[in-house]
Amino acid sequence: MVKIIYFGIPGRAEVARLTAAIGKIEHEDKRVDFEEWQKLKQEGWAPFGQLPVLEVDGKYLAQSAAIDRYLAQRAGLLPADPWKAAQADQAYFFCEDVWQTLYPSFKIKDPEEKVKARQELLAGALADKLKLLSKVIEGRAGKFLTGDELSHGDLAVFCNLSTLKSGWLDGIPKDVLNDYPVLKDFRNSVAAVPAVAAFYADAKNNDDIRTTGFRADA
Ligand SMILES: N[C@@H](CCC(=O)N[C@@H](CS)C(=O)NCC(=O)O)C(=O)O
Repeated sequence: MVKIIYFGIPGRAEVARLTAAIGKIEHEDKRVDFEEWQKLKQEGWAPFGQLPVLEVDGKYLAQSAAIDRYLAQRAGLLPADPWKAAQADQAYFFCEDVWQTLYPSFKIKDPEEKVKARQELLAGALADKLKLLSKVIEGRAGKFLTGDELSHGDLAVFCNLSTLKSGWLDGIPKDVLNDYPVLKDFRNSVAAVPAVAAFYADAKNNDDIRTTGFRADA
């Protein structure tokens, strides 16, 4: 039994939750609110004082990438071939680069300024990143990034694009992927994987962000 500890949003824990579900890894999806976290943080078990943390047999693992790769290996979603694993990783880590372009906008307090900043990103730095991601996905080895087998890289791209189009980020429209047909089709093909679709059909894995962003487009 492992425990995925994070806040009640998809954020940096969604790949882990999805991976555990797909791999039928017995787990607890422990969601804490920010106030509770302020107290838990003082207990000192989170290796770097942040979430997500994965608890495994009384030990604690931090860093979402480490958690996701560990669970992916247990779930059979980490390609055994080193080159394929590296290809999955390059897409996985590029998702972080995509978010890096957006993070400064989270700190903008004025709602109108925030929307304006994100619209500018959507026409500039974010667009550049999404175009690059499209190109890599267009050149993929098969149905998914490394061939016809699903990997942690596919799940990371899926989760990040789904969050982007969820309407959760003021200034980023729900139809954002219409300008990126390769990303839109790819996201839909991951959403249609039976185990992924089953995960989001389960009421306990649904909330506003997931309902509007993570399912296959109608
Ligand atoms: N590089 C880390 C970043 C972790 C991180 O930024 N966690 C944030 C939430 S996404 C957090 O715990 N914030 C609350 C805090 O720092 O106390 C990872 O990928 O896990």
